Amino acid sequence: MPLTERLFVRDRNGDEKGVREPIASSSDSRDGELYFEPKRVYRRSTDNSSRSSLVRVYSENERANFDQVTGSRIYDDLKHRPIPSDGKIAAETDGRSVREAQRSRKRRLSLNESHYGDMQDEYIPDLDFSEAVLQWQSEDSGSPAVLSQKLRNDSSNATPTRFPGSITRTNTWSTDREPNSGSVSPNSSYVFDSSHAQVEPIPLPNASNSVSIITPLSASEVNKSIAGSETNPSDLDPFKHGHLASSFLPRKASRRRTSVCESYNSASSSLTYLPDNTVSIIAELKMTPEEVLELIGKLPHDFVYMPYSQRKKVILDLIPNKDYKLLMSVIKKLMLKSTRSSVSISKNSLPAAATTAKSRHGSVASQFLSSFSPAGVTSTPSASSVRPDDKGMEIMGYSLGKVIGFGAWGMIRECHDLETGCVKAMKIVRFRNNMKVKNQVLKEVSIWKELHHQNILPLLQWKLNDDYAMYCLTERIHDGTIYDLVISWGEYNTSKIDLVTRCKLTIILCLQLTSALKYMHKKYIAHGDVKLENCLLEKQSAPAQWKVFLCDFGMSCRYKHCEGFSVDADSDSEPLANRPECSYTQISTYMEKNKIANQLNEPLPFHRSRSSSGLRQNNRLIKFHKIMKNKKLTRDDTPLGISSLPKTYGPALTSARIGNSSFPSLRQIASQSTVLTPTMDMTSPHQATGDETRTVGPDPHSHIGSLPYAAPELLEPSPPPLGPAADIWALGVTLYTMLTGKLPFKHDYEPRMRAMIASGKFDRKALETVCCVTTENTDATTRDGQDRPRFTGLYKALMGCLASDMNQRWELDTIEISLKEDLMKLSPLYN
Ligand SMILES: Nc1ncnc2c1ncn2[C@@H]1O[C@H](COP(=O)(O)OP(=O)(O)OP(=O)(O)O)[C@@H](O)[C@H]1O
Repeated sequence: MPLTERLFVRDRNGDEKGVREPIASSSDSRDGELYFEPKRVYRRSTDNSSRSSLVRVYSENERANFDQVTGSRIYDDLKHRPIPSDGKIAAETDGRSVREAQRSRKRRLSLNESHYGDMQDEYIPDLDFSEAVLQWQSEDSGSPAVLSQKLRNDSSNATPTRFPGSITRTNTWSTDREPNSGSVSPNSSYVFDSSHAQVEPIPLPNASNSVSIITPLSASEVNKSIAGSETNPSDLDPFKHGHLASSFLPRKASRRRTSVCESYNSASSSLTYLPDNTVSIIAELKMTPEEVLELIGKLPHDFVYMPYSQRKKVILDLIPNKDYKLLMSVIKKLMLKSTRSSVSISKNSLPAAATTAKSRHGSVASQFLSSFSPAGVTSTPSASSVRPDDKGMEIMGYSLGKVIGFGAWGMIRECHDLETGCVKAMKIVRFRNNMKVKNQVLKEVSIWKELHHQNILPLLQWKLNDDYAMYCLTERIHDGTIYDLVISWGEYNTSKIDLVTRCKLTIILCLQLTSALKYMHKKYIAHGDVKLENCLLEKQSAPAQWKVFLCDFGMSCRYKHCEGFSVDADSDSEPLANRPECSYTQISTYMEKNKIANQLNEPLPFHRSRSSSGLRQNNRLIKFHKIMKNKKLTRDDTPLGISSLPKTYGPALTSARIGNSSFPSLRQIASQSTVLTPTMDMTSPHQATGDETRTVGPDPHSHIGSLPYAAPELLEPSPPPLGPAADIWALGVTLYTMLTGKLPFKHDYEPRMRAMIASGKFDRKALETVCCVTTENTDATTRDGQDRPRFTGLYKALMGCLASDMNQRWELDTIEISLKEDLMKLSPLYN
C-alpha cells in the first residue's frame, strides 16, 4: 500500500482519470457536467481511532510556531514576525507570508527528517500503520487507494495527469476536511511531495518578459547559498579591477526568486486562493500570462462545463502546439477557483453558479494574469485589474517601474520622475485592511523620516494610501546589498578575494555601518534588524569609496532615554515629557519592582570617554543592567515576567513572539490572549487593564528582527527592552559573516540555534584565520607572498560585539576606534 495518495476527476465520458487537486465536488453526476470527485483521503471518524490518529505529528519546534488552541500558524519563521492572528485575514490577506512560512516549514521538516530520520515527522506511537490501512480499505471501498487501483485496472489510458512539481501527495491526512462533503476541503493541509522542491526557485512566467523578483534568502539559507556561489574569483577582487561586476548577478543566481504571482499573494492580495503552482505551470508552458489571458478570452462561455474531450478539442484547435493537459489545468484552476470563491457548484445551483462563474472567472483570472503585466498593458478591460502599485502607475510624481526588491509585506519598485526622468526607488508596503501591518509601517515611516545620515537610506517622500498601502520614495541604490557581496566572496577557506582585501573592505564598510548606528543611537533609536540584507551597497571605482546605506526600519524602535539611563549625556536636560516614546515609566516600574531605584539614583561616574583605551562600561545603562543581573532575577522578579503578562497582550503580536517561545507556559498564555494590541509599536509600554494599571513594558518577544542576528538577551524569557546592545550584537554577526562567509550561529533546528546563540559559542578559529591573529597560523602570508598583516583590532572589535553578556559588549565608539587602528596600521600597499 503506497503512502501516496492521488485524487481523481472523472467526467461523464470517463475521459479524465486523474487530477492533482480537488477543485469542486459533486455527489451527483450528469451528462456533460464536469464534476470532481476527490476521494476520501481521510475521514475523521470517531469510531476509527487509527484513522484519526493519522495526523501529522509535529516536532516541538514546529509546534511552537502554531497556536496551541486554534492550531493556526502564528509565527512567520522567515521573518520572525507575527503572522496576523485573525485567521481570515491571515489566510486571505497574507497569503504570501503564510505560503512562504508553509514552504519554510516543509523545508525545515525535510531537513529535520534528514537530520533526525522520519520518526519526528510521521511516527505515531502504537500505530500499526499497515493494519490501519487495511482496515480502512476494507471499510471504505471508496477509499482513494482502492479507486486508484480500480481506475488503473479499468483503463489502459488511465495514467493520471501529473502536474509539474506536484506529482504525488504524501499521506496527507487532514483533519480540516469539510465534514460529509465527500471531498477534501480546499483548505486541507495537503502536503505535496514536491513542496520541498517548490521551495527552490519558482520559475517565472517568462524569463525574458517577466520582472525578475528577488527576495532575500531566509537567514537559514545563507550558508547554503554562499557555499553554492560560483562567481569567478578573478572578477571579484575589487582592488584588482576597481569595479566589480554588478553584484546583482550572483544575487540572482543565489537568491530565491519569487514569482510575481506570489507577490500578489502578499499581505492583502485578494488572489491568495489561487493555486501555488499556476505560475510554474505557465512557465512550463513557455507562455506569457498575456497569452494565457488571451486564450481564456477565446474560450467558449460554457467551456468549463464542457466534457473533457470537447475541452481538449477546443484547446487543441486554439493552440495546437502546447501541452493541452497543462493548459487545461491552468485554465481550470483559474476558472473554477474563482467560481468556488463565490459559490459552490452543486446540481441545484448550477445555472446560477455557471453565470456567476462566468462573470467572475474572467475577472479573477484576468486580475491574476494582469498581475504579471504592467498596468495598462494587460489586455483585460477590467478596471479592477489595475492596482495603485502596478507598474506604470503614478505616485507622488513618479512612475512606478520594475520590482527591484521584496520584503515581508511589500515590494520595492524602481520609479522615474515624471518630469526629469530621474530614477528613484519606491518602497510599497501593502496593508489594505490589515491594521497591524498598517501601524507597523506608520511607525517605520515615523522613525525613518527622522533619519538623515550619509549612510542611511533617505526617505525622500512618503504617501499613505489610507486603505491600501504606504509608498516611500527613496534613492535607488544600484549595487545590491552586502549580502550579495558576501555571496560573491564565498566562504573564507575558499574566498574569492584575498583575505587581506576581505578584512580591509569589511572594515571600510563596517565603519560606515557603525557611523549610521551611532547616529541612530544618539537619537535613541535602535535599528532592530541589522543584517547583511539591510545594508545596501553603492560601489565606486575605488573600493575605499564604496558606500553603505542602512535600510529597512520596520523593526526600529525608540528606546528609553531617561534620567539615570541616558546613553547620551548631552540630552539629559531635555524634559522627559518631550522625549519621544520615552519608556521612563517602564523603567521606573522595572526599578521599583526590583527595589533598585535607590542604588541607581546614586550619582554614578558618568563620562563618555572618547579615548581609545579599552571598554567604556561605566555609563548608567550598563550599571542598570549589571544591577539587574546581580539581582539574579527570576521570571517573577521582572515586570516582563510571566506572572505579569497582562491579558491584554494582543494575540497577533504577543502570541507570535511568545508562541515561538520554547516555554510552553508562555505559549499557553499567548494562546489565551484575546484582545488585540492597538499598534505594533513594540516600544510603547503595554498597559494592563482593570486593577492592574501599571505599565508592564513592551512585548518581551517583539524585538527579534532576524533570529540568526538576535542577541542572546533577546531570547531570554524576560528580555530587556530593545536597545543599542542588540544592534551591536547584530553588527557583530554581520561582521563575522562578511569575514568568514558564514553565519556564526546557524542551525536548521531552531531551538538548537537559539541554544547556540545563548551559549555565544561560534567558530572562532575561522575568525582567527581570517584576521590572522592566531600564533598557530603559519600561513600568514598574502597570495603574493608578503607577510600578512594582522587584523587584531578587527578581531577584537568583533569579539567585543559578540560578547554574550550585554554588559561586556563593546560600544560603537570603541568598535570604531579599534577598526580604525587596524586600517591605519596597514601598509600603504593596502591603503
Ligand atoms: N532603495 C533601494 N534601492 C535598491 N534596492 C533596494 C532599495 N530598497 C530596498 N531594496 C532591495 O529590496 C530589499 C527589501 O527592502 P527592505 O528591506 O527595505 O524591504 P522590507 O519590506 O522592509 O523588507 P523586510 O521584509 O526585510 O523588512 C532589500 O534587501 C534590497 O535588496
